[in-house]
Amino acid sequence: MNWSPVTLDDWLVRQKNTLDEVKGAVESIINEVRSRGDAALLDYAEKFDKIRPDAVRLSERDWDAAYESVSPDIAEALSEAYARISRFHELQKRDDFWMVETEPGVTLGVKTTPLSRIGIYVPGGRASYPSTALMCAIPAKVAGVETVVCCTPPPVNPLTIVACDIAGVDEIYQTGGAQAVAAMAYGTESIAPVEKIVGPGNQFVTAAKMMVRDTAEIDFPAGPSEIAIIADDHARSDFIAADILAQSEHDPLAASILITTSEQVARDVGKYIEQLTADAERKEIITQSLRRSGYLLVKDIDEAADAVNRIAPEHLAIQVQDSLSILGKIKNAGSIFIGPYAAVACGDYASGTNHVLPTAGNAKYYSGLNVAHFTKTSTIQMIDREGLEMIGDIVETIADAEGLRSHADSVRIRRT
Ligand SMILES: NC(=O)c1ccc[n+]([C@@H]2O[C@H](COP(=O)([O-])OP(=O)(O)OC[C@H]3O[C@@H](n4cnc5c(N)ncnc54)[C@H](O)[C@@H]3O)[C@@H](O)[C@H]2O)c1
Ligand SMILES: N[C@H](CO)Cc1c[nH]c[nH+]1
Ligand SMILES: [Zn+2]
Repeated sequence: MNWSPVTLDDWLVRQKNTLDEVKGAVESIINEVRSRGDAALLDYAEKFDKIRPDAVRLSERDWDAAYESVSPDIAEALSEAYARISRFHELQKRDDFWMVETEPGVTLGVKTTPLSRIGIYVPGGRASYPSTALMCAIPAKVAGVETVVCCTPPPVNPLTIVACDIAGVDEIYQTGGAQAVAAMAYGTESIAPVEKIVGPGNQFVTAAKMMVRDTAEIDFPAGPSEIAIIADDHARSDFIAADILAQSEHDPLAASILITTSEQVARDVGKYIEQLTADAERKEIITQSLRRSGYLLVKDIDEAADAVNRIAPEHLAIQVQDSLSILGKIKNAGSIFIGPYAAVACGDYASGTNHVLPTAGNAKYYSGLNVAHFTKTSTIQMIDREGLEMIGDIVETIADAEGLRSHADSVRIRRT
């Protein structure tokens, strides 16, 4: 077992998850999909997923058959999660149209319009992710997106199909990895291109998303999972260890860091990690991820908050005596879990917040998936003759100063 102290600089290097080593391979996958379309998708399914589907698109029969093989309990749990995720995302909705008179004769506003066709990537390599289908499709549908298409590697887990159905996904394609991202961006015989691609995935998926941005917008890099925990000596070491194992089991490249003022907690967490790992189902993946993980001893909570802000973790769990007081100091974190009972798995599945979150330090610049990712806005202005008088001199003066006489004249002509 590997549970040892780390320096912040070392951990930041581990977290970086450089995509450089897969870029070459991903570039050639993208080119193949662009030139050979569906045939390339089927070849890659055979090569990477060890199965060659009959068709790229799932048929209606496949959708119906999925319900037959899914236990009612699990379908019910997905529906319960759907209700909670929908409720939280409905709260994010803003008026799709507003206007206000900012000065006499000048009325300004904003019109919000949903994107029309978006693609969601639902991972399916080392585990299957029906929950991710909910997390991606629900905010899209709440925003008003007309068509949501899902790509996920074959063989498609029936649960993922049921989750897609519950969340209102319109089309499902059995293709994964970089090839799925390329197909959604550039289109193939079966898959019409989308405007934007969202959803998490491994390094191949993440690298591909970064490379197709000239054609399709993306949400943000959402790669291998991460957790940072801030703990003082009031923390529950067993709960912390359990959260670390939970995120570690996603991927050998997942990474965890405990930032604590208490040497005792650091040691206890190590002991619990060892115990829990012994019984874990995904021991091999967890062990590899733990090699990228460790703890950082800090002198006080301010130093802990500074470290978190440098890391910008995907998930931040806070277990200190006065958890809320530290919240104001946190600037960079994808999703924040406060108090010992806020297991990160609750946000992964069912509290209602979104689990598609920026990784590898990208929480410095990006927000986790939300309704606004699926809309765009247009500003509106209505200016009458009186309004033109209010701002005409300013426009003419600045336009003349910029040497753009025709701009100034376009206002002068209206005022004479
Ligand atoms: N940040 C987030 O919001 C978030 C949420 C959920 C999951 N995740 C992460 O998503 C990831 C899921 O990864 P996964 O691997 O289980 O599923 P995945 O669907 O992302 O990747 C599987 C695909 O990777 C491709 N692939 C595998 N090996 C390849 C190779 N050698 N060359 C080219 N392509 C190859 C294959 O096409 C395969 O279908 C994990 O890292 C997990 O931590 C992140
Ligand atoms: N922890 C993941 C985000 O890093 C989300 C997830 C899906 N299923 C389980 N967990
Ligand atoms: Zn998880």
